[in-house]
Amino acid sequence: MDESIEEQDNLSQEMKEMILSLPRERGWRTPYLYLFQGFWCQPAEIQAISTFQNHFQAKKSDVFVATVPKSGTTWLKALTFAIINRQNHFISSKNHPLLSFNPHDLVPFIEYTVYGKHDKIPDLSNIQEPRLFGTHIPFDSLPNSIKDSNCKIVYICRNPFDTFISSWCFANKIKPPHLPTLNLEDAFEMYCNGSVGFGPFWNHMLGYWNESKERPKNVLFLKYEDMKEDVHFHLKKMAEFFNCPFTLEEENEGVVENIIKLCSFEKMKELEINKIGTFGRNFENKHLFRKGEIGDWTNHLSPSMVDKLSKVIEEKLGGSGLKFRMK
Ligand SMILES: Nc1ncnc2c1ncn2[C@@H]1O[C@H](COP(=O)(O)OS(=O)(=O)O)[C@@H](OP(=O)(O)O)[C@H]1O
Repeated sequence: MDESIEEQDNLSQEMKEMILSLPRERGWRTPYLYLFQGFWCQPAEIQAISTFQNHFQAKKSDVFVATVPKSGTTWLKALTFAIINRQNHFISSKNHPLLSFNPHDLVPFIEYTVYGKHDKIPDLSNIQEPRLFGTHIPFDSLPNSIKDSNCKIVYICRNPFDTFISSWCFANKIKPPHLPTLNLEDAFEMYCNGSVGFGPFWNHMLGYWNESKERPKNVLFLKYEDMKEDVHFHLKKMAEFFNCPFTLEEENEGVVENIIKLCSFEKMKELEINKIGTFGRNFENKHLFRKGEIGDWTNHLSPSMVDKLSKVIEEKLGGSGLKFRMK
C-alpha cells in the first residue's frame, strides 16, 4: 500500500483508487511512480493530466513547449517566450519578464501549474493569444483537441546519457528529506528499464519524432546538443516555425544575438530570481541550472554502464533515424 497517496489531500478519492490499481515502481523523488497510459508518472501528475485531457480546448494559435524532463525545458521555454513576445517585450528592455521571472512561470506547465489544483478547472479562454504552455506529457496522451488543431508544438530532447545524469542529480537535490538518497546504480537501472518520470524516454522521443515527420508545420523536433552547437540557426528556425521570422532589420539590430544572450545558461543562472526564487513549493530555481554542458556523463558512468545504455539506445531507437551527439 502506498500510504503517501492516502495522505495526499490534493487527490480525489476516486483518483486515489484509480492510481492504486496501476502498476508501480520505486520513484525518483516520490515514493512511487505509476504506469499511466503507458508512461511513468507521479500521482498528482496523473490527476492533472486527466483533467487536462477531459477539459482542455486548444486554439489554433496555441504554442506548446513539450520536453523530456531535464533535456533543456527551461532554456527552450525562455527562447520561445522571447521570440514570440518580442514585439511587446523588447529584448534589450531592462524590464524584460525573463529578467524577473523564471521561464517556468512565463510558460506554465500543464501538469503542475495550469491543471495542478484538483478542485479547480481553470478558465483559459481569456488568456492573451498566443497562449504558451509547457508539458512533459508524451505525444500520444495529449488531448485530441491539440492533435486536431493547427497549434504548434516545439519539442526538445537530449542525449540519454546527459539526461540521465541531470535527472539523477536533480532528483537527489529536490527530493523530500524523508526519502532515501537515490544511488547512481539504482537510478541507472530504473532509467534503462524505462521507469523514470514520463518515460520510457525512447517512447517519449519517438512519439514526437514520428509526429514531426508527419506534420513538420505543427511539430518542431529539436535536440539540446544541436541547439548548443548552433543556437543562432535554431533560433531562426524556431521563429520561422512560429510564423514570426526575424526580419533583416531585426537581424541587423542584433535581436537574435540579444535573445541568445538573454536566455544563455550563464545569464539566467546569475539572475536573482533564479538564485533565490522557488518553483511553487516544489523546489528552488537554482537547481534548474547545474552545468549546462554536453558530456558530463563521462564524469559519472562506468564503462559497463555506458555499454548497457548504448545497447538500450540502439535497441529502442536504432531504426528510427534519431541520433545524438554524446560529447
Ligand atoms: N539556459 C540554458 N542553456 C543551456 N542549458 C540549460 C539552460 N538552463 C538550464 N540548462 C540545463 O538544462 C538542464 C535542466 O533541464 P530542464 O530545464 O529540462 O529541467 S526541467 O525538466 O525543467 O526540470 C540542466 O542540465 P545539467 O546541467 O546537465 O543538469 C541545466 O543546467
